[in-house]
Amino acid sequence: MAVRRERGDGLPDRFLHIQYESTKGVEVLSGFDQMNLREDLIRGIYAYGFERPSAIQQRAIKPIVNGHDVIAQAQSGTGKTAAISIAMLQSVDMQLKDTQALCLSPTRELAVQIQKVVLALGNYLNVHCHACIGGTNLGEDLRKLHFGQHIVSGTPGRVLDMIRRKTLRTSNIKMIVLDEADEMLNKGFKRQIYYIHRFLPPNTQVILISATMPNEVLEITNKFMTNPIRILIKRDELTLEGIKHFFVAVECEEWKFDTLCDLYDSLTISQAFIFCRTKRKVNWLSEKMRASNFTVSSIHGDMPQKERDAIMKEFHSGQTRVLITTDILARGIDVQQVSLVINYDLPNSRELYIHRIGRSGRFGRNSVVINFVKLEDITILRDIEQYYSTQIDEMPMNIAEML
Ligand SMILES: Nc1ncnc2c1ncn2[C@@H]1O[C@H](COP(=O)(O)OP(=O)(O)OP(=O)(O)O)[C@@H](O)[C@H]1O
Repeated sequence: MAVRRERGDGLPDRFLHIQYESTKGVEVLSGFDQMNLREDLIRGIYAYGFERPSAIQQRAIKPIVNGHDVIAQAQSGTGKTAAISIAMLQSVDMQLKDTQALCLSPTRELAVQIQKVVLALGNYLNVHCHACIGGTNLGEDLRKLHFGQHIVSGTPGRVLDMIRRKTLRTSNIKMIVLDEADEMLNKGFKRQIYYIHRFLPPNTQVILISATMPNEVLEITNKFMTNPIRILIKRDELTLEGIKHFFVAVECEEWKFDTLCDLYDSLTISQAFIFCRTKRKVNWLSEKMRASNFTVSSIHGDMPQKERDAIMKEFHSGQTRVLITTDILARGIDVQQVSLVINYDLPNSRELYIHRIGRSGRFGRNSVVINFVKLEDITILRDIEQYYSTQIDEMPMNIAEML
């Protein structure tokens, strides 16, 4: 199938202006029952509360199940994780107790979340799905993998380790999914991903998914994908209508804290993420908030995994309402009740802005994003606004009414 590829204005940096569009002929199936899925899988999907497939599910599940390489992009929180979970569950042979689908994610929290979705949707299929992530007991991985897991959801380092030890057998893997693919193919993970890919059988199907697919990533996909089907959206359609963006101008860094304290009364009515740029800042801010008698929790990558698990559990259950974090939680994490995101510091890329704000407004819910902007950062905000053709206004006085 041909991919329509419109070139931009022919400037020397023309690659930046390439507009990718979806592969022609991608079917749109408006019901799960039109997808030829296993009966017990459909049962699991309905039991989980899904009635109709979302736009990305309508388009992406079928080509994946049919064995195509697929690059799938859709707005944050519109059901990409669920789409790949359903496709993996449909594609594995439950009689064969060996790993057949491998899903890789950039963070441990995300890998665990995907495992949980797979197990929930596959509730009636007797599926074995293991989360193979760093920071956990090796013995547990060895035992679980030795027993046999149809699907493995993991982070690259631990997965590679398990493959090298031959504990994670790759001979029956037929599908590799890179969730948050643009991050996975970024500097930090790229080498590990290529290593893992080399251990997989030839012709292993490759699936890339993310809300953001920068052109640099699309350009390298031909190295390891065969005639991929592309389901892509234009960047001016990437921001969600239900999310309202605002900014608060602060003259200097010190003002941010007072602004946050002023906002805190409105914060407590919902669940919220507060994003800072560094782990140190997360520690500093949470200590300062606590010293001022505000209840907050915090998480970053230097904390022991057990503590990270406990904090996530509390946040998921609604026990804690405000979570201060680095970009470790910027991608993929799904907490439906989050209706507010505060960028205490602006993110350091346009892509991260989309992912951070997407922690709220899950599956069409309304939410608010507030950006704290120092005067020298205003151009960064304007750039984001322009790039995504969206509007970021100054925060109104009646913000509490919007939450
Ligand atoms: N068809 C559906 N019907 C109802 N709810 C759905 C459906 N598909 C997904 N959801 C719910 O919507 C929320 C977001 O889904 P999911 O996490 O799959 O989105 P995503 O696109 O992967 O998000 P992100 O871009 O943040 O990774 C989840 O709580 C999920 O259970």
